[in-house]
Amino acid sequence: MASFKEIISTLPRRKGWTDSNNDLFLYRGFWCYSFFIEGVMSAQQNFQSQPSDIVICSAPKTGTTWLKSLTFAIVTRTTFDDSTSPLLANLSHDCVPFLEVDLAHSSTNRDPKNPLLATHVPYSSLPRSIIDSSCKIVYICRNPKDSFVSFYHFIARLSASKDMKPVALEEAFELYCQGVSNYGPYWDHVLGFWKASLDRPDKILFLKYEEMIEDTVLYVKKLADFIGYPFSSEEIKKGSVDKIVSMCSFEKLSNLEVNKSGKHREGTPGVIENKIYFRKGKVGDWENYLTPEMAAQLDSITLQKLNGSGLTL
Ligand SMILES: Nc1ncnc2c1ncn2[C@@H]1O[C@H](COP(=O)(O)OS(=O)(=O)O)[C@@H](OP(=O)(O)O)[C@H]1O
Repeated sequence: MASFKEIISTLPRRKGWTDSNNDLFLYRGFWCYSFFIEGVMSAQQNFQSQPSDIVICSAPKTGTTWLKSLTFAIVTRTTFDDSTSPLLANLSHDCVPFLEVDLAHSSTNRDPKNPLLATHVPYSSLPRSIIDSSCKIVYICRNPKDSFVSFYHFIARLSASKDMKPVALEEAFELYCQGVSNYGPYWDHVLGFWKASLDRPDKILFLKYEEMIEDTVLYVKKLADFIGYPFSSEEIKKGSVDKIVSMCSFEKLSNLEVNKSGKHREGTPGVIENKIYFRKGKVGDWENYLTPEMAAQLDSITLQKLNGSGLTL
């Protein structure tokens, strides 16, 4: 049987968003770096989901770090509070295992007390056991213009820390519009989960970054209800929801020492400075980077892609 590497070497490929020779490959309709595709293939073969699992799904740069923090704080709130939470000393990515990296080869190396896992895998390529089991999926999406700008800055900051050069913003924009971004096309990623959430509303909660920023308290309650960890009226009276919202706010998390000077995956080639996951955390920052023409181009792609779906971004 061909190895994962052999299969990947036969896939269509495009240059990635930096000057390094780290290409993006087209696997089952989405573009991805080979390291992650190997993880996806392996997870498809090996990962066994439990009914108690809560799977946090997202395309990159749509609010993953935040959603992981909120969900982790919700499920661990009877063990920790806002002065003892592991989130004060750990990046949320280190509190929630990542399917295609941490759980790709085995689902047995999990903390039995932690039902959370996260992935960027599109709905159509999730391991069968996640689709078939009664576990819950929470998906977050974000306006494509902000998502692109966030992505570009992430790659630029990552490149600076790894002695690589990012492609110019205009080149990255063209690639993004063509769907060539890690786990892209972005619109297909969102639509896959959107359609599945309409078919299976009890299984998939579909969230938007902008709506969560607008009324975080409301969405934290919704999220807690959906994943089976509802807040009691007593907890609400005691301010438990507000404390979680405040602890997981951009201002609070980005100013923690661990997120200013700590590193994710330290000691591995995939090491990333935690601070790169925090930039502005704002809605509408695209206005500072995209020309009116670029914005109109992205809006038009979004309209065309989402046409008839009932979804707006
Ligand atoms: N707590 C909190 N609240 C609100 N927003 C936050 C928070 N933490 C991170 N961010 C912003 O999310 C953007 C990064 O996206 P992701 O977390 O999805 O990145 S990743 O996929 O996990 O690499 C990136 O957005 P931009 O600031 O627009 O670049 C982060 O700043």
